This record gives sequence, structure tokens and C-alpha cells, in this order.
Amino acid sequence: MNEELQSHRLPTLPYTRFAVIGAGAWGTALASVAAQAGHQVRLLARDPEVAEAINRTSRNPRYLDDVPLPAGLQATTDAAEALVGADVVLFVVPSVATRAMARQVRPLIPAGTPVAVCTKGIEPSSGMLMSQVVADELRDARVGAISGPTFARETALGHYTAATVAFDFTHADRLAPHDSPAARLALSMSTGFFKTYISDDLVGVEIGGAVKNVVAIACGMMTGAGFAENTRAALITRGMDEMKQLAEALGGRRETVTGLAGAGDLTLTCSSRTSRNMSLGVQLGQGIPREKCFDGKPVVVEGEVNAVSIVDLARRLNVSIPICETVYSILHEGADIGQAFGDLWTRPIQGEPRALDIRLSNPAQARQLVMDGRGT
Ligand SMILES: NC(=O)C1=CN([C@@H]2O[C@H](COP(=O)(O)OP(=O)(O)OC[C@H]3O[C@@H](n4cnc5c(N)ncnc54)[C@H](O)[C@@H]3O)[C@@H](O)[C@H]2O)C=CC1
Ligand SMILES: O=C(CO)COP(=O)(O)O
Repeated sequence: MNEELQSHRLPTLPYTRFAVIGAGAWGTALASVAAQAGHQVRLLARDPEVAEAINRTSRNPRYLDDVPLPAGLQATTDAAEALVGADVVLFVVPSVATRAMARQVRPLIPAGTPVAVCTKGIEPSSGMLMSQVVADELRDARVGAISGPTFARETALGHYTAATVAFDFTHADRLAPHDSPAARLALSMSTGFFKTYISDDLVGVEIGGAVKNVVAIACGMMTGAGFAENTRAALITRGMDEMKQLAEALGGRRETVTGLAGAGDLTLTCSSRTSRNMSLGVQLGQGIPREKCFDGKPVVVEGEVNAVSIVDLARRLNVSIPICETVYSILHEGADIGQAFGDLWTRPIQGEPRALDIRLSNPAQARQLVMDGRGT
């Protein structure tokens, strides 16, 4: 347990009855972690065949089919059965399905129940973070998030993994942080291989998870198109700056973005083709038409959908996020990859950090000055 929390007189009580909504790769992996921590876990699947197979074979035949699942994990397609008696709920459906799913299970979640959203994204049109979408539907629940650098397969296989559990802290949470939903859920999910950290900056945590997917597509595109490692390092670093700007504009903290859910997830996702976002970018960079990517199979690529909502949100907030804008222009406006990345590199020179308020003319103009003999 966190040392600071240990110093409190009262022990933190773990949650022990989990309902996990969504039996995809990540829902299955998180259900597995919770079951390995010794909890009762009910996993809500859409497909009866998946639920039946999990219960019969302790494997999810559709996702992570080679990973054995622990005892104590029961799957069902009946939302009422999944949620009855649950003292904590994890929401793990794709961002496009989150609101409808929250609305569907609303009557089954008692007031005050902690709900952690493990989906990464921002809702189009409303610009809401996933926790805000769920809170909008479940008005009486305590809604937070779990996020970090966590490939589902590696997590389910028991590789050392770390993630952040974030909830906004109420006045009562500040008086008794050991008893806050964040602390209780972090303790409940903590196993010998799954390490949790606690945050009270839900906005910062969720912005990291949403924006890193778009930056990963950018890194994939440049890899597929044959750009070099220098380019990727620049995109990761400047992508983190875009996260910081956006988080701050929404009331989050810049330093949260340097944590697991920001820098951590950005590093993971932008470095590996295991990432569906990075992988989509690589395929597009190689010139594969979108409909032929992933051999034409439907795959959840959150950054593709969320490039739209993130760019829209940033424009409304007047925040400059040129890397996300570049990805958006390629994915949704048909821009050419080589041209769009080239344009990114000829943007005006600015301070790093942006607080150093300098903005010089376009580098092309500087070259012209040299050619005109007007340098010193
Ligand atoms: N796979 C991973 O390594 C990680 C994924 N995440 C996030 O978790 C979320 C879910 O991703 P995955 O589990 O990987 O996706 P997935 O593709 O493995 O599974 C998606 C699940 O959602 C269900 N689903 C799809 N559309 C639905 C709808 N309209 N209504 C209800 N259920 C629906 C599917 O049946 C499936 O069970 C995403 O936001 C992703 O960014 C976060 C961390 C790691
Ligand atoms: O969020 C993830 C790892 O933290 C999974 O990334 P992808 O959705 O790109 O596969």
C-alpha cells in the first residue's frame, strides 16, 4: 500500500465484488487482474458464446484466447447478473459505445457506487472525457478512471505492469484519503505484478490516455512511410506538450501528463506495433488503403475516432495541437502523409516550453533571407 496512506490510522478497505462491463481484450485482462487479487468478478460480455466459453474453458476465445483466466472470474451476458451486489464497476467498452452502455446499466447501479472508466477517448460533439460521459448518465455514481501503459495481453499474462487509478477528490476524500474510492480501488487492483498509483487529477489522466492514441498513429505513419527514429522521438516529445496544453486548458495539471497515463502510455504506444493505433499508422504510412488495414477486420482504433473529437475540442479551447491536427488532416481530410509531416516541420519556430513566449517566422523565410544576403 502507498506509504502515505499507511501512515493513516484506519486501514484502507478493498472492494471485493467487481463487475467488469465489456469482455474485449482490456475488459478480460482487468477482470483477470481483479480475480487474481482474490475478488469475485463478473464480466459482462455481449456474445453468449464468449460468456459460455469463458465459464467452461477459463479462456476468452475471441480476445487473448491463449491466456488462461483465473478462477473467480464468471462471465455473463445478463447485465443484472453482472451488476447485482457489485461494490465497484469497471467500464471497458470502446468509446463509441460508452454512453449507450452507461444508459443501459443505469438502473442497475446503486447510488454512490464507484465506477472506473478504463476506456480511452473523448466523445465527439460533446467533447466530454469518458468519465464525464459515464457520470452524465450515472448521476449518482462516483466516476473515475484507470489508465496507463498497459497492453492487455501483457497484463493478462502477468508481466509487471503499472497504472494510475484516478478520481476527483471530494472534501471528504481529502480529509480521509485512505478511504477515497481511488485509494480503495488502487488497493483492490494491486497484485504482485499489477502496480497501482493514485491520482486526484482525473482530467490529466484521461487526456493522456486519449491523446496518446492520436500521437501513436502519427508515429506509426512516419515509421511506415520510412521516416527515421529522430522523427519519432520528436513526435513523442511534442505530442506530450500537446497533452499538457489540453489537460491544462480543461483544468488538469501538467505534471499529471508526465506520469503513467501520459508519458508512460505515450512511450509504450508509440514504440510498439502491438498498439492498434501505431499499427494503423504504420499500415497507412506503407500506403495500404484504410479498408484493407488489419486484413479488412474491424479493430478498435480509438485514435482514429478520437482525432476528430480531440481536434474539435482543442479548436474550441483555442489550444494548438499541430501533431493531432496533422493526423486528423491525413485520416479525415485526405492529406498526403509526406506533405503533412513536411508541413509540421516548417511551422514557425517557438519556445520550448511554450511559456517562453517566442514565435519566429517560418523557416522558409529565414532561408530566403540568407539567400538574399540579408543575414549578418
Ligand atoms: N487492448 C488494450 O491493450 C487496452 C485497451 N484500452 C482501452 O479499452 C477500451 C476497449 O478496448 P479493447 O478491450 O481493447 O477492445 P476490444 O476490441 O478488444 O473489445 C471491445 C469490446 O467491446 C464490445 N463492444 C464493441 N462495441 C460495442 C457496443 N456497441 N456495445 C457494447 N459493447 C461493445 C465488444 O464486444 C468487445 O467485447 C478502448 O477504449 C481501449 O483504448 C485501454 C488499455 C489497454
Ligand atoms: O492503450 C493501450 C495501451 O496502454 C492499447 O493501445 P492500442 O489501443 O493502440 O492497442
